[in-house]
Amino acid sequence: MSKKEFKSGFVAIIGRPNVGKSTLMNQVIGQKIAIMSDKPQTTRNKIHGVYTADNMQIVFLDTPGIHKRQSKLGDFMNMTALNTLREVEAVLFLVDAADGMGGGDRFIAEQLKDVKTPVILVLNKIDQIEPEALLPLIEQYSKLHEFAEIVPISAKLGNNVNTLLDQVKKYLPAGPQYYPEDQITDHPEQFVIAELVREKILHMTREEVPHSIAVTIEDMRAEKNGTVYVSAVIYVERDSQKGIIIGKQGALLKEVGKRARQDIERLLGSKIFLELWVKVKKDWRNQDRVLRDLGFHRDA
Ligand SMILES: Nc1nc2c(ncn2[C@@H]2O[C@H](COP(=O)(O)OP(=O)(O)OP(=O)(O)O)[C@@H](O)[C@H]2O)c(=O)[nH]1
Repeated sequence: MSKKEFKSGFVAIIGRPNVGKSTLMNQVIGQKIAIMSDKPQTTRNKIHGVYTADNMQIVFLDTPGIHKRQSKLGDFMNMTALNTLREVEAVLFLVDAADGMGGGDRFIAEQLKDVKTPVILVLNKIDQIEPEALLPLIEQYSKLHEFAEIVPISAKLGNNVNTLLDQVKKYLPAGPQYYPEDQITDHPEQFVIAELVREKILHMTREEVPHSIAVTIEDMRAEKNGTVYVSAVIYVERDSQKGIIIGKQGALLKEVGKRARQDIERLLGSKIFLELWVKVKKDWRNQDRVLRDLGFHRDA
């Protein structure tokens, strides 16, 4: 069985209201859409959906600062949104081909000038235009920005959506499957956080700690000052492993926490207070129910 390298990454979707962002997500992800609970301020970036295939996973981020119109044009795209666009692997900029280019599109393109991330222009609703209109439209939009790719689609009918996914894949690095394949959850971001903590531990302990450690998020809530409090438990099988992970005077665990927190803050766009606990759970690997409780997913 030849298994190609797994690729994964975060991709932001931007575009003015009504261009078809939700329709595209539904077309790509269908019933498997993972919607984050609508708690305002838990995180600034909502996860729009997670697409999982045999060899890739794309986590689509909603960047509210961009496509939710606010009172002033100046607030239209805030710094958080811009920072998100800098952190993701690629940006999907959706426009409405039937509507044509408008001020909203130009404004977004203007903000993109400071962003080095590859931007894929997605010309949506092509089912509503004459084929001859496509080329002039592409030419017109090309002047707005140096797009990495331009892909015409119909999100509603599904035309060319697979091509779009292929294009996105080009910009994804090798990476882990952040989410279980069929997971439909109110808190998809918890899996990412757990995975990031796990990754840091494995990185810092090398061979001393087996890959079988598991991380669960026990508590996650937004504090009044906007900081998100996260409490995570790291499960190991032996006392000796617990000792290694904690390190001398807690030094290693502290460093794991620091590195994980930095990554989580970048991904979620919120200040994070991360508390880590290490617990020994003997032979949990062999207990299926415990496995499921831990939200652990086996590699396919
Ligand atoms: N004909 C046609 N209509 C589409 C297409 N994609 C989306 N629409 C329609 O456009 C309207 C807006 O689509 P949404 O997916 O809600 O747009 P959105 O960008 O998520 O909108 P906001 O939530 O306001 O940001 C809906 O009526 C869709 O049915 C398409 O490819 N072709």
